[in-house]
Amino acid sequence: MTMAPWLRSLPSLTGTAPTPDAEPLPDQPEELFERWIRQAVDAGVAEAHGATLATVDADDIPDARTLILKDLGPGGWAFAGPRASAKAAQLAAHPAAALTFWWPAVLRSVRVRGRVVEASAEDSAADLAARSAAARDGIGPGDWVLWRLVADRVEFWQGSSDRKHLRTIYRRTDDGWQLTSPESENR
Ligand SMILES: Cc1cc2nc3c(=O)[nH]c(=O)nc-3n(C[C@H](O)[C@H](O)[C@H](O)COP(=O)(O)O)c2cc1C
Repeated sequence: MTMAPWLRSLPSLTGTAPTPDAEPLPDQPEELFERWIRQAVDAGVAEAHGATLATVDADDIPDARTLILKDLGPGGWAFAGPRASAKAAQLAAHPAAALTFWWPAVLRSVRVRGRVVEASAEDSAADLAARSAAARDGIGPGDWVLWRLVADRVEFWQGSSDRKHLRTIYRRTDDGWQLTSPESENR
C-alpha cells in the first residue's frame, strides 16, 4: 500500500502569482516581507502570519513547529512561547533558527534564518499582556518569552504555474544587505 498515487493526484501551486511589482526591490528584506505579507492577506490567505519555526535540539536533530509571527522591526522577526517549552530549551542551548512562511493563494514562500535573541523582560511581558485572557490563563509574566530572529539570510520565492519559479535572496554583509537579483529555478 502506498500513498504515492493519491499524493501525486493532489493539486499543488494552484494559486496565482500577483502582477510583478512596478516598484524596485527594496534595500531591506523587512520591507519586501511587509509588502508580500500584506499582498498575501489582500489575496485572501488565511493566517498569513503563521510560520514554521525550525530549531536544533541537544542531539543536533532539527525540530520544527507552527507558530505566529508577533512583530517585525529593526530588532528582527519576533515570535513567542512558553519558557517551559522545547523550543525555549533548544534556543537557550543553540540560539539560531529558521522561519518559513507559505502563502498558497499568491504562490509565495519566504525563508528567514539567523541567530535568535531573547527580548527584554518588558517586551515579553507586553506580548503576554496583549494575548487574550484565555491565552494568558495560568501563565505568569516570567513564564512567557518573546524572541527575535536576527536574519542573516532571507529568501523570497515566487512560484509560477509554468514552473519558472523565481528566488530573490538577501544576505547580510558588514555594510548592509547584498541582494541577489531574482534567479529562475525549475523545480
Ligand atoms: C496556527 C498555530 C499557531 C501557533 N502559535 C504558537 C505560538 O505563537 N507560540 C507557541 O509557543 N506555540 C504556538 N503553536 C503551537 C506550536 O505549534 C507547538 O505545538 C508548541 O509551541 C510546542 O512546541 P515546542 O514543544 O517545540 O516548543 C501554534 C500552533 C498552531 C497550529
